Amino acid sequence: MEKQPRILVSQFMLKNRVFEVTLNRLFLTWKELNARKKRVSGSIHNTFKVGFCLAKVLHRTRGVTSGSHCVPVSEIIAVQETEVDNIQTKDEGKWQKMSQKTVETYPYAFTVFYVERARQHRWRCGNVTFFCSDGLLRQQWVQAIKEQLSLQTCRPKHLLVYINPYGGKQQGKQIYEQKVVQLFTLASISTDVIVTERANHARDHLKTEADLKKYDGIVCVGGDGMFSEVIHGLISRTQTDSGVDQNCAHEKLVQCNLRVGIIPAGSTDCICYATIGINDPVTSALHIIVGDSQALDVCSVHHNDTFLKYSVSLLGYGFYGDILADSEKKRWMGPARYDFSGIKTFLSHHYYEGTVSFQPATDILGNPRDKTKCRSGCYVCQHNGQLFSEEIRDESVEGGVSENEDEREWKVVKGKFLAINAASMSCACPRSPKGLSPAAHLADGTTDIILVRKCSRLNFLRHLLRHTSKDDQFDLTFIEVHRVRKFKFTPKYCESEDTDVKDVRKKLFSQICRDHPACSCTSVNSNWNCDGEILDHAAVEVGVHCQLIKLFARGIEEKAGV
Ligand SMILES: Nc1ncnc2c1ncn2[C@@H]1O[C@H](COP(=O)(O)OP(=O)(O)OP(=O)(O)O)[C@@H](O)[C@H]1O
Ligand SMILES: CCCCCCCCCCCCC/C=C/[C@@H](O)[C@H](CO)NC(=O)CCCCC
Ligand SMILES: [Ca+2]
Repeated sequence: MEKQPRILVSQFMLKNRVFEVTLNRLFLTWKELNARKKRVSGSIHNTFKVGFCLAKVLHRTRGVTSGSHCVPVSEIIAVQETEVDNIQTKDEGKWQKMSQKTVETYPYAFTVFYVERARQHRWRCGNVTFFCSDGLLRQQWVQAIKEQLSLQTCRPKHLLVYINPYGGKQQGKQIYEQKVVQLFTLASISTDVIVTERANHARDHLKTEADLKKYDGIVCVGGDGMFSEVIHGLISRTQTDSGVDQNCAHEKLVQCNLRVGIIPAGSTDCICYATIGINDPVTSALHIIVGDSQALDVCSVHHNDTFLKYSVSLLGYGFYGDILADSEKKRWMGPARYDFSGIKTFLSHHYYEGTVSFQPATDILGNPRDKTKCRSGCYVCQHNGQLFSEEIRDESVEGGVSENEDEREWKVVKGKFLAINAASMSCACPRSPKGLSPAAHLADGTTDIILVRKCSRLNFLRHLLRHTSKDDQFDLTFIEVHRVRKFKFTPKYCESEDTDVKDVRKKLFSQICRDHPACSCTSVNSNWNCDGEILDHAAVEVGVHCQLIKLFARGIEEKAGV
């Protein structure tokens, strides 16, 4: 194959006007030429420097200026030769057929598909078709763009896809087939698709069966519960393959190499929302195609040195645990079950007694009350991630737990709580676009513990309502928030060995009625809501594993686009 020049500059017809089109290593740009210059010709420059400066100028103006467009090569999805006969082009919102004369004069065309930013962090697949009179010129351009795409080595070529047909509104299969398949095909991504047949099908398949060497990533079509299944399978598999015992709470876990993409089709879709900015299947598919990568913290949850679960979003005891326990019985209601159980749980106003112990993360950047938000390329995550990996290196030199970690002070908070929430990320979702902990970070190695002490219904409502407005939900006397790397919770009414929450319930029934005389209370302990799954134990020990997994995402982009 002939080697392509480092910069291509040619003139092409587009919407019956002449454009100068430039391709270099970083950008594809097209700019309308003055009416005076309307003569379509092809020219090849070898001066990379000139092209780079042009791209920089255009990039500053991002995307579109009047008659001028710029697309980063990293956001080109595909290029195809296009049949000119019968082609229609869109000009100022109207579809227009190419005139016979234009078709005869410019019979060669190619179409470039690229990422277009729409409102509220949505991405769409835009396209532009260039026409010319020279077949060789078209061939050269298509080849050059394909070559540039082949240099985008972070892009996945072969994916393993799991679809939960029963998540959210039970639309997983349709969403994948109608909105994602054609984009993957366009981007030449091949897939092996598994539609799950039971809960934990995807987890078990990943844990023991899947030939992971074949794939560049995993995609799950579903909600937070489905994502949780997939990462459980992937993390367990990685630890088993590396000889790491997940039951040991203090063991350092091995990072997972395969990235996971989420095509949202669930009820809350909080992980997708908090890592991309929107729960939109097309946007997620495009982030997968361009090969984005976003590291994510993972909490491990243990009970008496037995591994229970991993969590990446919310670990919630009390309010969110009770909502989940109630809503599981109403799965048939779809996403509305959370509203129903939410109101019911709010009205029941249960509090739970226990002790929370934690080591505040003091040596890191950021705190849960600051106004910085975790955004694409977050400096706090980079800095704290670096700090964390340096500490791990120190530990391995000394052989075991570092002195620093042992010396860190444990704080103990005892009391009656309406809710104990640990948010390892903001937990932003359509219900609360700023989330449970708006300043939490995706990959800083910490989780934010939010303690909601017993208070009046009215005060609790004030706290909840602030999740949906600009007001600070932590600025209330009964709320405490701490950024931590580890914490423990011990319920007042302790579970003994081999005793689960239901037995404790029975044993302490008389106590319950004394504590909550006005309600039909049935439980002295709550349940932990672990990313939408109920845990079997109330007493837990939690540790954050900094950047344990990676997603096909880039964090929320600063500007929402046009
Ligand atoms: N084929 C299946 N049949 C029944 N349950 C399944 C199947 N596949 C997966 N599941 C389970 O369905 C549960 C819910 O799935 P999912 O997370 O996709 O939807 P959701 O709960 O409605 O959304 P969210 O988690 O965002 O609130 C998961 O815990 C998963 O283990
Ligand atoms: C009176 C108005 C009050 C409005 C209050 C809004 C506060 C909403 C905060 C929402 C926080 C969601 C945290 C995410 C949890 C997910 O890991 C989990 C699995 O999908 N979802 C739920 O547990 C489902 C949790 C459902 C909560 C309603
Ligand atoms: Ca975090």
